[in-house]
Amino acid sequence: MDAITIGGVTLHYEDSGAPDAPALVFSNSLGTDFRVWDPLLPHLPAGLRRLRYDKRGHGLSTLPAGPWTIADHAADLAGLMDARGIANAVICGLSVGGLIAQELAASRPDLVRALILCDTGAKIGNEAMWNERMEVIRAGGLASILEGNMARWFTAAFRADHDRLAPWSMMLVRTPVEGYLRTAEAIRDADLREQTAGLRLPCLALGGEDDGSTPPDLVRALAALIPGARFELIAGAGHIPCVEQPEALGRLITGFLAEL
Ligand SMILES: O=C(O)CC1=CCC(=O)O1
Repeated sequence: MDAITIGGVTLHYEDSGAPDAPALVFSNSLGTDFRVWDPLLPHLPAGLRRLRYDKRGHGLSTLPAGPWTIADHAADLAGLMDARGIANAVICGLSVGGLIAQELAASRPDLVRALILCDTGAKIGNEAMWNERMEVIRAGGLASILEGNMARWFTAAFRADHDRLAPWSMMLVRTPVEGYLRTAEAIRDADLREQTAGLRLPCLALGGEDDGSTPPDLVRALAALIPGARFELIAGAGHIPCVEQPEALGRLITGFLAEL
């Protein structure tokens, strides 16, 4: 179990594979920690260096004082990559992890060779929706959004299997409430559309066909901002295809990496 403190934030991470191998860096979604990528790992090509981490306020990372911005989250990732000696990497970002990846590509282009933007947008949701969700959580904790969130994260078929769903439900409700809320505020206040339209790098944008959080059209619109970006729809997945369709996601990532 590894951790590093950068700018007062202690980040829990896992860095595996040969130090000189091409690096794939993962940034995960709101209310999840880096175990969300576990089901995907067996479906990735061999010979990669893989960096996963728990963003601030999530998993085993610490909770610095708020407020936070997406730029703060991206600076955490930049600091972690610098400390691990990783540059020119492919960044795979899921949902808010996709916002962090876009921000990192704009602020530290030396760190980012290509982007895989999974179930995300250049702007996610709107002010009223995030304020309402935060009010509900302040009143009732994360358990109060559990059912609605699971319905956006996973298809009905996946949710019907209690034992398959349970670990991901537990991951959400055990997220530190303030870590969730401060990251939700950062998402609410982020509009990366203009900045992302200036990116010039290879990009694969992926959307789950039943994603209730960042629907396929939002991901298509994101792909349209970046010249040459390709959009692919993942069948039988909601917001978290790395859990629900890891094999299909792994195939798409493997194909994209082979083209670079
Ligand atoms: O919580 C959700 O609905 C999904 C989500 C939005 C941003 C993120 O990272 O996850």
